[in-house]
Amino acid sequence: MGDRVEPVPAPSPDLVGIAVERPPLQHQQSTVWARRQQAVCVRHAFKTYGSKKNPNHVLSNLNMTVAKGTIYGLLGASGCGKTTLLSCIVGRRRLNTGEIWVLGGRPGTKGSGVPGRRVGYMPQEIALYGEFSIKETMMYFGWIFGMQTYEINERLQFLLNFLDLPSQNRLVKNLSGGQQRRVSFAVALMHDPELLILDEPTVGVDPLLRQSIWNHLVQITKDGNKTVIITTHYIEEARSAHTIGLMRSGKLLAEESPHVLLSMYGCQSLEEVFLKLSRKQGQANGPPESNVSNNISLASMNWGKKDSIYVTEESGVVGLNFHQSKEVLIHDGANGHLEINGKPISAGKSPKSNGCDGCTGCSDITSVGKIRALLQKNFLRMWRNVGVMLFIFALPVMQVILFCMAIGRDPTDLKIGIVNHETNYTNTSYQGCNYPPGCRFTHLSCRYLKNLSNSTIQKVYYPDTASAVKAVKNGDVWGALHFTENFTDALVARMALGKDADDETLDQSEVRVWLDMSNQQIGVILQRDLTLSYQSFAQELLVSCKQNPKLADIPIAFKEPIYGTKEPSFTDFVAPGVILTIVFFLAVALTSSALIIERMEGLLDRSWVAGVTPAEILFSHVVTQFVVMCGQTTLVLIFMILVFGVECKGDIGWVVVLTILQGLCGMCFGFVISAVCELERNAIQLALGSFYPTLLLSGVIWPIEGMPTVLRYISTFLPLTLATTSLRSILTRGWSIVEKDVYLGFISTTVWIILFLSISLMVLKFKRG
Ligand SMILES: Nc1ncnc2c1ncn2[C@@H]1O[C@H](COP(=O)(O)OP(=O)(O)OP(=O)(O)O)[C@@H](O)[C@H]1O
Repeated sequence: MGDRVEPVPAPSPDLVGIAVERPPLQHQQSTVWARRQQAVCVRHAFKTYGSKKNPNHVLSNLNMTVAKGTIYGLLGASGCGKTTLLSCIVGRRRLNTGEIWVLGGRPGTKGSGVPGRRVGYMPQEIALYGEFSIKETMMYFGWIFGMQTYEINERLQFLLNFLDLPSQNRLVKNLSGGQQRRVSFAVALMHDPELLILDEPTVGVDPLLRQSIWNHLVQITKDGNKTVIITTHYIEEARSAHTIGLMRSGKLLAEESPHVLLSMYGCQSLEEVFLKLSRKQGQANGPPESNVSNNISLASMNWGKKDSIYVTEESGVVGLNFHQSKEVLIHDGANGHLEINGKPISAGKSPKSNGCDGCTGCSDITSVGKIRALLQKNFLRMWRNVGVMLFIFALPVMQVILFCMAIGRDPTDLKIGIVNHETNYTNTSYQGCNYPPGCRFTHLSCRYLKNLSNSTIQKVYYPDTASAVKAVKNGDVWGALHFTENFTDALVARMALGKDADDETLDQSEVRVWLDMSNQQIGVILQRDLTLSYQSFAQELLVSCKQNPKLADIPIAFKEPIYGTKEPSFTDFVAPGVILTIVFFLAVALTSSALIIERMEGLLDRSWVAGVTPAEILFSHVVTQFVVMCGQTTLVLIFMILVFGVECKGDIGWVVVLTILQGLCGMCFGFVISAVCELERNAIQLALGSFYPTLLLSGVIWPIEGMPTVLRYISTFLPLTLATTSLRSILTRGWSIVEKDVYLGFISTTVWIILFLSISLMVLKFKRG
């Protein structure tokens, strides 16, 4: 046969032994049955990346057949779609259209064992935990595959020797590139899977070891139970494969045994064959529906046996794997039953069935092993980053200390300019502001000034109002106080005359104040202190004159508050929100990048292919973070309540439960972020971006009652709002769970947890596709 591959007409029913145009039901069943007998069978596979507007067609009508017990070398130029095809085979991605059968089942279906322990997958990237030792890596995957620890140890010793690996205690990150690749290969071999899928395992491996890897592959496929699909850029090493699939632009150009390819095209090397076929495809540009491989395989039909139907024989893929050394022939048995290589078989059972081929009854590996592996991985990763862990625990404590020290205390040493025309003032010194004690009405301005708190207010004297006001304008003082020269007389007249006091008397008896209100907190505190000082000055005067001090009060009597204190502090108001915000956003920060890092390292993919489900991954992270959060919550509450004396009138148990629930809620929000975002950078942006809106709208620093109606509704539905109200009610009102304000906080937090978890699960499942 020459180099040219002639276009071949549709296979004649006579030649292939089945009706091609419109197969009867029985034939369709036998077709499906036949596909299930292969290790891998791909039919009419299409896979596109990118948007509908700008699609990148990676697989276009690709057919592939990998017989059981063979080595299949998948060759092709970089970017032709090999990895994409493999990831569809292992159930990591889904095809747009087309069918894939792997070990008799559809990847991703229940009981198929794929993804799972039936496949061993070595991805192109290293996809290992750098902080793990070789042994820990093997333990992790071994447990995921449901192996016993002693089995793992035995297998580990074999693999260490076979792959010439360094000490099992060496950390993966400290190994050379080639050694890391071998560890990755060892992971794929770990559980001795039925189907081994290796994406460029020999890159960076020395020729000697490469040869021994191929020898091993040949060895394990010898008894017909194991199948290997391998991609490589060293085309010539694939001569040891039973079948070679030459791939280009999303199609298989050929699918044959190496020696047939070489003889068919009269070439010395497989590389030449590939070049010839590539040129041919470029020239012919192929009929839209046909796969060049079909033509080649049909051309090779000359070697076929007319009375034998090949397993792969269907819809124009007749004769594929015809020349494989492990060909599987199906005959119509004498009794009308199908036979493989002369042995009668029943549909749905492979000759060496393990009960999984029918895609039923093949229960997955115990979840206990997987959960154990995942938990150990998470805790070990934390342990290996002890510095980070210390920071994780120190951070909330630091935040609480900073909050309690910096927020809510009265400011001190606020400068106030005082102009007192009742006393003498020279530009250089103040002559003193003394007043006689007892019921004496002299220099009342001085008496009032004495009552101004010294720690909050620092008095600075000015000769006239113009200079004092100028000092306020210049920012030298926070306000200016002016007493008229007959302030005392006017004030006494005001008190004595009551309703008969004239305007001038009233005017002269006033303390005039000009405040800088640009800083609201300082302005309000000065207003409060000036007013309270007047009240205590008047009460003191009335007492010394044997009058009822109540005369100085405004006629509204504030009794002891039902909840809280007569002098509530801003700290008490903000503390519940701050406790929850610290715990919530620390959890967001901890988890928002957890899955992204695993995904970027390729670990998530590898774990999924090993059979771990998104729910198991989430569960393991929830457990790990929960432990961390309990520690953080304890520290936050100890420092807030015990060290800084934030009031807690209610049951501390409910405070702890609500705080931990909020931490869980933050963690689940972090999962959503890390499931949605592709890059860590985006996750950080989203986490940071959500911080301020949540803080501002949750009533943590300002009552939501002050918001416009629409914002109030939005605020109510945020995860922190009702929880903050609830915690405030427990801490300051001492309410229990039966109160609506309290239990609503618990309910809303729980609903948010469920919502966030469901979203993360859905996104993870969707992304898996
Ligand atoms: N997740 C993805 N999103 C978009 N495009 C992708 C994605 N993965 C792969 N591709 C594109 O699909 C094409 C095939 O990629 P694939 O990795 O399957 O090729 P390959 O044959 O394995 O290449 P190599 O031999 O270099 O590993 C490439 O053009 C690649 O850019």
